[in-house]
Amino acid sequence: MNWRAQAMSTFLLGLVRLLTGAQARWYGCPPKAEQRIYFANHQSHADLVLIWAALPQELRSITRPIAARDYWTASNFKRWITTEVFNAVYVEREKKGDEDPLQPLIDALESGDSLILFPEGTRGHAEDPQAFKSGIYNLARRFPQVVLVPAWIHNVQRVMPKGEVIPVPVLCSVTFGEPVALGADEARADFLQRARSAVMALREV
Ligand SMILES: CCCCCCCCCCCCCCCC(=O)OC[C@@H](O)COP(=O)(O)O
Repeated sequence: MNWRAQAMSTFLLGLVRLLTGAQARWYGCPPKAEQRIYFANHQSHADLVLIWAALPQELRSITRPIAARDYWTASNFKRWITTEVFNAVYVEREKKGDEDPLQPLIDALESGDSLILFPEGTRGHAEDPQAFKSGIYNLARRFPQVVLVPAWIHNVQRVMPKGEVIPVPVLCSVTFGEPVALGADEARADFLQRARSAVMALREV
């Protein structure tokens, strides 16, 4: 990381701690240096910063957020913050030609990185997350050794909801749950539903 990216990272971590308290609750598993996919509900850009803030520093550099290419490359600043500060992996939300949209995620997992994925694919406004897209199922099939950790992000939509640019202070937390494993012959729809329920169940703990 160059000094500008380092400064931005420190600034955002500080800002999110100040605005939200950034409480991390490792409820179903501890932070651990094993290959993981963290998946969570998504309502605000600050969601990612909250998860980022929860990770011990040594895990942060090998844990890469998945960012929508269309949105996060739309300006130089967005591109810079996602690549230089967060080391994000871009994903195409629209399938183009024959290319597998998951290929960049597969490459990252093959090189040993962990991922942070928002399986709804977009920020939501409702209390309940939207249906999960199938990427997480395809990755779970292909990488059975990677540990899938659900997380519930509490309250962050009130800090910086979609469409807002000025954050307001509200106490927020992120709760990490027990890992979810794909069943040997579990159907796609069943798994996606179960993964979504695992995220929502953490709202109550
Ligand atoms: C209070 C702190 C404010 C922090 C702001 C800077 C945060 C930079 C975070 C980089 C986040 C990269 C991961 C985002 C995952 C993602 O790409 O989700 C899609 C949405 O994004 C945009 O799509 P949409 O919700 O459909 O507009």
